[in-house]
Amino acid sequence: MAVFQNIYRHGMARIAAFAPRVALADPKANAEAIVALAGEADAERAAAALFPELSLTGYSLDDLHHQAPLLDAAETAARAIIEASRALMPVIVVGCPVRAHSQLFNCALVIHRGRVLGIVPKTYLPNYREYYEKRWFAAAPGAQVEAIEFAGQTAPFGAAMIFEAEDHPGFGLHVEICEDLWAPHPPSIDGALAGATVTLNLSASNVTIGKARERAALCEVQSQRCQNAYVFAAAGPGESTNDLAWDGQLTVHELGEPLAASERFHNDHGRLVVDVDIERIVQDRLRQSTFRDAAGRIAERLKDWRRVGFSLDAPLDETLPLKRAIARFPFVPDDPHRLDEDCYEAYNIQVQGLAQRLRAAGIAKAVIGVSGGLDSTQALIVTARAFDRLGRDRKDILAVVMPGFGTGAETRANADALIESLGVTRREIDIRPAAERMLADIGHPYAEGAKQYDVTFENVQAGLRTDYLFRIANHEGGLVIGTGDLSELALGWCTYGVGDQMAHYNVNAGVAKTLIQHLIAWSARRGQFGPDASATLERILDTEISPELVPADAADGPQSTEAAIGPYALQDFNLHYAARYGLGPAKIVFLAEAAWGDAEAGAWPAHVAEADRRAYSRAEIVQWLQVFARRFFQTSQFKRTAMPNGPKVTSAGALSPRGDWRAPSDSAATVWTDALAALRAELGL
Ligand SMILES: NC(=O)c1ccc[n+]([C@@H]2O[C@H](COP(=O)([O-])OP(=O)(O)OC[C@H]3O[C@@H](n4cnc5c(N)ncnc54)[C@H](O)[C@@H]3O)[C@@H](O)[C@H]2O)c1
Ligand SMILES: Nc1ncnc2c1ncn2[C@@H]1O[C@H](COP(=O)(O)O)[C@@H](O)[C@H]1O
Ligand SMILES: N[C@@H](CCC(=O)O)C(=O)O
Ligand SMILES: O=P(O)(O)OP(=O)(O)O
Repeated sequence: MAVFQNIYRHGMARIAAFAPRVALADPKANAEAIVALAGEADAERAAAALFPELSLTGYSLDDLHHQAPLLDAAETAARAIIEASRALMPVIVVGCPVRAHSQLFNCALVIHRGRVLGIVPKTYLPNYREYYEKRWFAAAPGAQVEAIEFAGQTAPFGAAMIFEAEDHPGFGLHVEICEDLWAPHPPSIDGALAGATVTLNLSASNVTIGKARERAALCEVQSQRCQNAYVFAAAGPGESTNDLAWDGQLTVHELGEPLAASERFHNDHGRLVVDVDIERIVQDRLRQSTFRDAAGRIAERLKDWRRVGFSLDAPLDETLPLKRAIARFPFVPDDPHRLDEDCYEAYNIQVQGLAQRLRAAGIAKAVIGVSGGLDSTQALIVTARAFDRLGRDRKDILAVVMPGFGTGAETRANADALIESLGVTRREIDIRPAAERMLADIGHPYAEGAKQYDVTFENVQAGLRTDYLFRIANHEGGLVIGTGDLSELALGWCTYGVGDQMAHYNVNAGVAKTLIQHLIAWSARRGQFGPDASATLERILDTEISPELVPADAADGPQSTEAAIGPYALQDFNLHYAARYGLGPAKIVFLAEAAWGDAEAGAWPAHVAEADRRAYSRAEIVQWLQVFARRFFQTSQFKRTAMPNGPKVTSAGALSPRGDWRAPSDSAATVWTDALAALRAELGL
């Protein structure tokens, strides 16, 4: 069995990219540097090591490219790399000029364990402004052969090739060279459609102001468009500064997100090592019908692509922890620059959804149960903004406080303060007499004096609250605003039907609890509703999350939601990777450990208080994933299939059966729970 803390076990692969200090027109020296750096990649157990365009000779050689001794020396130097590669794990991809039938090509040599897996010529040769490549090189489409003799081997030759690890499913490399990425239809598009999950770009790309941004933008788009990992290595120090300059930019993007970037303008060799998630790429493509359709449209052409297999022999018996940052909160941006933008969008989506529904339904009032908890607070803020946007009086928002058996003084005071500061209309209905009557009517032991605070006792209260809200809405001409959030829906943490699961329109259904916390903090800290409201919002954020359905004295304090269903921080993490990417339990635990195992590591979103910046142990992560798996896959789908309308808010997912998540209400969770049981046994938990 492979070691648990090993990236290859979890469908990932380590990629190294280098921008060595090049020795112009000295292939032997360059080969020595490349072998040394490939050795570093081997020590890191990288699956691939990428070097820049023409890295064996230097890119900026101008007419020296046509010197026979130099071309001979490059081939000799390549032999040295091929020989050295026998002892190295990574696929080594280096730039080299290659002669084939009286033509010279600007190529990538793809080398693995003593074998030239293939030689890939550049497709688009730039011949404008500062570029003169057509003066020296022929382009890939001009190649007249499918294989050539090079460095003592017969090697496949051509641009339409994928290098596939036969023992690491999904790990398929495609190679393109610099300008190829600037073309309107880069070869990597077909490479991805043919099945490559990683594109390696050997680049020279001289630097000018804004070039780094331009390259990163292209790589980002390409990794999104091709649903791949896009690795880019630009030439660095040592290239000729006759008329140009070089910065050695190294980047890795995955599925449209920047994963890692190197220092630029270094004096010596530049390096970047990062883990790409092959499984996530494969899973994302499975979901994307357009990707499939695009491949289908050119299926005939793709059949001509050659697949060169190799054996990666990943060291599954070694401990290889993840080398990549995993965000703790997949629903919350931890980049402070994106914070305002994301919050602005989230609020506007919620507000826009409700405003449109109120307008279209011709309904003047909104009815909302306000508990002093997070969800009803967020829903009330959104409703107030929707009324502002429609130019309506906030007094037509009926905020109903409905104390029950577990309602605490603090949450109640917070609800009142919020209602006051937002200027909405307050109503109060004590649900206890009606609840006592219902409990007696159904023969519940509570009516006889027993302290039986079971699910029925809880749901009677949640049900009555909903009943009151709907009847007030009938009576007043209002719309009942739902408050239940995405995380609660995922876990089935709501009362079905005649309960908080139902509403006329639910503004929170697409917002995970961790994002709700973040949005409330954002509103509070921007002082959007004045200082009193901000102070109340801060207090609400500090309150223990509780349904407050059981008397506090019976529950030793307010009933804790997170003690029952797990920390929302972990459950939102689980939801993201299980629903959005369909990853299995072992992979989720592996990622969760990387994200949550060390409180000191990585960035925290600003609104998370110092005291709450905690770590979770492996045992805790597994325990709560077990709860998630059972609840999400087995016991809660029937609640989601009957959920009210409400907008999708984050691209990471929504759980409406008419939107982003369809599943049977009668399926089992056994494959997930069995996998977790096996994992527990393996990890000794
Ligand atoms: N937002 C909150 O914090 C909040 C609010 C209210 C309730 N809650 C919690 O939510 C829980 C609600 O309890 P619950 O889920 O047992 O009650 P529920 O009434 O919501 O759902 C259970 C009922 O659904 C039926 N059912 C079960 N599986 C079904 C399926 N596949 N198809 C159709 N029907 C099915 C069962 O007959 C059972 O009576 C409680 O633990 C309560 O504390 C939390
Ligand atoms: N005390 C309450 N007053 C008004 N509305 C309430 C109260 N408690 C709950 N609600 C409503 O029900 C949902 C779900 O409640 P949980 O506290 O999450 O169980 C809540 O958002 C309110 O709309
Ligand atoms: N157009 C590219 C690349 C040129 C090349 O292929 O080297 C650039 O601006 O950097
Ligand atoms: O539903 P609420 O408003 O009571 O929020 P929470 O469930 O976060 O306490």
